[in-house]
Amino acid sequence: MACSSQTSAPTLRTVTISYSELKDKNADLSMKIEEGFGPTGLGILSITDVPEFPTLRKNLLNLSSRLASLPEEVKKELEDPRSRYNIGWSHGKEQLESGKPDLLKGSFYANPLIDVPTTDAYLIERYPAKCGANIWPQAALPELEVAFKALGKLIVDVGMMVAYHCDQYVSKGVKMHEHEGLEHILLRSRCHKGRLLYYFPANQSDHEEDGDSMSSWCGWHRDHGSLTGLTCAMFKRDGVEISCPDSAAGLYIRTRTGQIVKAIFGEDEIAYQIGETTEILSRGYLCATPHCVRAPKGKESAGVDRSTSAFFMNPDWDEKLNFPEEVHIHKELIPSKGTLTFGEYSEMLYDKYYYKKT
Ligand SMILES: O=C(O)CCC(=O)C(=O)O
Ligand SMILES: [Fe+2]
Repeated sequence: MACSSQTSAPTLRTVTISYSELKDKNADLSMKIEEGFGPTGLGILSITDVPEFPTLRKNLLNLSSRLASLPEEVKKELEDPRSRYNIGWSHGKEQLESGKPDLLKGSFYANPLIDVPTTDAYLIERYPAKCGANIWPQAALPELEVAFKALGKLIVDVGMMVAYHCDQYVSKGVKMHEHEGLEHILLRSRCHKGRLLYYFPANQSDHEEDGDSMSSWCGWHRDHGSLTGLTCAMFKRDGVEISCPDSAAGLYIRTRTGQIVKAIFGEDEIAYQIGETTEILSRGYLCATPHCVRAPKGKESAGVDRSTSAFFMNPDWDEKLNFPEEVHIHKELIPSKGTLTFGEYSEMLYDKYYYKKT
């Protein structure tokens, strides 16, 4: 079946920018930035022709199933409850929209640039997810650290270039000090976070239970940081890469006007998505959109797994966020006068939307 009849959502290609255009600081990319990230955009755009990216992507995504199939006691050693499982291995610790534990995917989180962001015990206690040290499977899967850091560094470096052009676009409408721009905020941050995702092969009974849900693999959410670098997912059956048997499966996005679309981008492209913090700080010039992942359905899809990775670029925990007078999201958390650090702000968000500290 070519185009799916199971969903009425249209499929849209992301806006693309080539790496050579992106590298050029004199290029005026505001039209494309606006088309992708502006108020009527999908909150996502993708960068083509990034040297080395296709190999580094494959190197990392190929390790996700190997990590997920390590013995339980080995994975347990990679867990970090103190960070609410935001460092190391996480499986069944987050909740699905139904309130049930999310057993559909396993995630591995690490800071791709800094293994030990700080040794200050007070800070680690205060912001465990941001300040805690990385945990690598050094004995069980030593390749993971190498592949994760190599891809993460590239995605963050290219993300800085995207951020530069975002600032050029926003500065046309809003007066902002240079040091308050997205690029500078990200350059001085010590808390970027990568996530390698492995979606376990769904079996037939899961499909039936999921019914027609669009968010059957990953629930609706907006990324809360600044800018997320996302790889195109890789599908496998019995360890062999295949193209996804269900064209309705994949990443869905809800636009500002409430339209739901399936977003696609090429496997050799790095996609970037705007997070909520950027939406707030840019006064809405750059927009974060809710997104979710739909699992493949049907007989053909039994035994098919999905691997991907997301690199969340965030402000530093110490970054004082200069919120505008008028904000339309998370109003109740943001003081009308004065500032919050990103660390304080995100702990409040975790408490509100995710799981309470125990
Ligand atoms: O699996 C995906 O393609 C998206 C994952 C995602 O949106 C996230 O981790 O924030
Ligand atoms: Fe996301």
